[in-house]
Amino acid sequence: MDVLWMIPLLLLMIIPLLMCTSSTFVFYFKKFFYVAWMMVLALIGIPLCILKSGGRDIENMRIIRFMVRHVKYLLGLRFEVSGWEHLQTEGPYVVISNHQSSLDVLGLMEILPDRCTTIAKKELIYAGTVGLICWLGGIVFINRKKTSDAKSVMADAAKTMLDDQIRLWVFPEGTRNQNGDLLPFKKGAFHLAVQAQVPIIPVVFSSYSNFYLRKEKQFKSGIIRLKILPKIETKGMTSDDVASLSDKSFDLMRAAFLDISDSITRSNGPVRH
Ligand SMILES: CCCCCC/C=C\CCCCCCCCCC(=O)SCCNC(=O)CCNC(=O)[C@H](O)C(C)(C)COP(=O)(O)OP(=O)(O)OC[C@H]1O[C@@H](n2cnc3c(N)ncnc32)[C@H](O)[C@@H]1OP(=O)(O)O
Ligand SMILES: CCCCCCCC/C=C\CCCCCCCC(=O)OC[C@@H](O)COP(=O)(O)O
Repeated sequence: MDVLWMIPLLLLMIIPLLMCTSSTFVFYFKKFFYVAWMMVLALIGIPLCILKSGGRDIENMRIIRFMVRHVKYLLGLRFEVSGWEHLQTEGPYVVISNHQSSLDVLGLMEILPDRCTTIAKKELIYAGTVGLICWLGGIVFINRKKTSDAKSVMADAAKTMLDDQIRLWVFPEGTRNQNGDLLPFKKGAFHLAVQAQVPIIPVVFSSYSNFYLRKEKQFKSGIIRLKILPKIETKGMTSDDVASLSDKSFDLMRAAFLDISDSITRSNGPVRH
């Protein structure tokens, strides 16, 4: 029994030591901590959501947003947000953003408007407590392997957006990407906005490469710039306009991504807390 009590004590001594001496250990520790902490937060959040709304309800996103907001501090991350005024748009709209890592959830929660939920791959629903709380938060799950299924879910979502006055956040790259640039956009988000005749609000996350390097196994402290761009109207557009709408959004977001990421890499100096 006495020996068992020594284990947490030993860990308490060894972990800080390793944190100071090995950046690879910091990388794995922060990643593990992030997933484990989100699972714990979701476990606490699930009964709160059920008590508040009785089940799946977009209003649960308020609880989730509130509960996730402090996680950035635990990972040594800070957000610099610009363009808040562009989110002050009445009624439903589609938010589109680039997607680098599951850490994007932190930025999403930093600026998530009221009555806004996201589109996610259906596999996420199996992620234990996180999957369940995503379902409770009204997240729309799509099967990326079956285009026809994904399209019909998105078409239903366009109708629900208008009926229930909700906003949807879509990652138009369709997958995580950290190649230092944006992947070509898939068309779903733009069909959604055109079908619902609602504006698109592009949001750009700066590159994570100044603090998070998967190959080099580095996860340092850092600043993430979040730039909210002016809305793009879709009133009067038809499916014929989807390709040009997508191209226009891509060009605007790519320019913003290179701009805010470059300025981080250039300044690359001390991290402000
Ligand atoms: C309390 C604490 C708790 C803590 C834990 C909880 C924390 C947080 C909870 C909340 C946060 C969750 C955040 C989750 C993030 C998850 C992010 C993701 O999962 S990203 C991956 C999934 N998302 C996407 O894939 C969206 C983008 N993809 C698309 O839009 C795609 O277009 C598609 C999936 C709809 C279809 O893709 P694909 O099969 O590859 O086909 P395409 O090439 O894109 O299109 C083929 C043709 O079809 C046309 N098209 C597409 N969509 C439509 C449509 N809706 N209607 C009509 N036509 C459509 C398209 O134009 C193509 O035709 P073409 O002629 O070539 O133009
Ligand atoms: C018991 C099951 C254990 C599962 C553990 C995984 C749980 C994840 C837990 C915590 C992280 C919290 C944030 C969750 C949301 C992140 C979603 C995400 O980023 O999904 C990836 C998806 O966009 C693109 O996927 P691909 O890169 O195409 O693939």
